Amino acid sequence: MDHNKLALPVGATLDRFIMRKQEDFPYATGELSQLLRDIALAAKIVNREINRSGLIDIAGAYGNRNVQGEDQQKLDVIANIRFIRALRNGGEVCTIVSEEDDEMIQTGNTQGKYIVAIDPLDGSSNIDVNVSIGTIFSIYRRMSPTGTDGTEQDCLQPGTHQVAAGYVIYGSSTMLVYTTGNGVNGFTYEPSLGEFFLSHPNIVSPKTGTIYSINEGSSDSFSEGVAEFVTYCKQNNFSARYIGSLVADFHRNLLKGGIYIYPATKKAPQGKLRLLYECNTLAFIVEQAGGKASNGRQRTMEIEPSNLHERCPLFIGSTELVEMAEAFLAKEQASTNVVISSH
Ligand SMILES: O=P(O)(O)OC[C@H]1O[C@](O)(COP(=O)(O)O)[C@@H](O)[C@@H]1O
Ligand SMILES: [Mg+2]
Ligand SMILES: [Mg+2]
Repeated sequence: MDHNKLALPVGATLDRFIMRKQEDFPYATGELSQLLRDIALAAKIVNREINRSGLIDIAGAYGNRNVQGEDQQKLDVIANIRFIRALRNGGEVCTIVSEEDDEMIQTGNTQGKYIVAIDPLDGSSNIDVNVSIGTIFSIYRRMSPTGTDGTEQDCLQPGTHQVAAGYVIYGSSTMLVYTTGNGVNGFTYEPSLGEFFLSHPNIVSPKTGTIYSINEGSSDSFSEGVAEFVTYCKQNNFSARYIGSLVADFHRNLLKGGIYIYPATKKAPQGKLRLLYECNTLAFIVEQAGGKASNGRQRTMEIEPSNLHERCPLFIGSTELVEMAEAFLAKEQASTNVVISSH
């Protein structure tokens, strides 16, 4: 192994990093590298829109509801258009699944080998109040032959089939964090140079932590196990941190240690977050950083998707905390089984 080729210094550009990583795969053809560049380009454009969103009339609702029944914000639509255009023009992607579109989007690139599942703008409720928001994306290799449009089966692959996953966080600084199954790296955007620079090489998430992130506004409808875990956190002086943008809550906990939970609630029996372009994506990243992700019982990435916009509960973050939360849920399940069997 040529050790000089190993680690790139902090400050290396994203482009050089992608090229360097591609050399690790002798049979790599450069298409995935190009796709990552296409996503980075769209992120730069969306970042510009977000940074000046208070100045120009892109605040507020767009006037449509998406397939989730949510009021689309103008920036949801703008980000969706920008990413779809970059993926279509890049030529590597045959089919896109987007939070903002009911159906699969066929790009017309029938020779494209990749499928992208994307949440173009995450944290929509925080758009107009200058709080960190993000973009979340997963990349899969198609299973169907090239020369045709991608199929629903191509889009409904389990998270374990991801070839890459990442997010952009538009916060006090803009960062791109991603994995191709070889560790997790973070890049910070330098707007005056228009470049992403390696700032967080080989992110490793602490095995435990004292931060818990859950919307306690829904605590009345938490299950017994979730409620007991939250009580445990409070009794052990954990800090409650909830921004309301999944990407931002996840990113903080990834770096500092902690757990983010969006459980099943009476209002959202399957939770709120989407398996294909929120849960699976962050699950791949957290596992590559040494953390864990489940729906409280099953490893998120092993869940077989059955529809494009399916939701699932999410317990994600430091391994010891996720396992502790799972233990509380298992205890709840056991006591439920006792009650059932005694009747
Ligand atoms: O307001 P709630 O119910 O706590 O939900 C907040 C969660 O919903 C989301 O906004 C859902 O994502 P979108 O904004 O992409 O629809 C997450 O970012 C966030 O963690
Ligand atoms: Mg989202
Ligand atoms: Mg969204």
